[in-house]
Amino acid sequence: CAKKVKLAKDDTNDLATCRVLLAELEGHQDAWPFLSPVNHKAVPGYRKVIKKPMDFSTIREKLANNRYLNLETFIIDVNLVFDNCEKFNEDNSEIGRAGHNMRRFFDKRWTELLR
Ligand SMILES: Cn1cc(C(=O)NCCCNC(=O)c2ccc(F)cc2)ccc1=O
Repeated sequence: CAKKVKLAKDDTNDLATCRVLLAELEGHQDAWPFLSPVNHKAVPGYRKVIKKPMDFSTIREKLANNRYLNLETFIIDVNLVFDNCEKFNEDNSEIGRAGHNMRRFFDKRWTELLR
């Protein structure tokens, strides 16, 4: 077939990689604050402060409906979960610490998978 542009990234396995990473995030012991959308009726101020809510179940839904162009757009949504968490929660709180732990775990895993 025609010679591929050398600079094009090979995104053939991106979907499988996203599924593996998401399953590992969901299985982490500190995932509980992020498994479903924050209930803004139960969490005062959340809707006002967090402009783009995101959680693992929404990411799973988007993945199932082929809403991610590639690994990069998936990673952007995962990082949105952790950035929202840092914005809304004290570092020294149960949910704040869970967010830092999950971000550290995610950064380690996707660099391992991509290296
Ligand atoms: C990310 N974030 C979450 C909350 C929050 O209050 N989230 C409710 C967690 C309640 N969910 C559970 O306790 C749970 C869920 C699944 C499971 F398997 C076991 C326990 C508040 C601010 C914020 O920024």
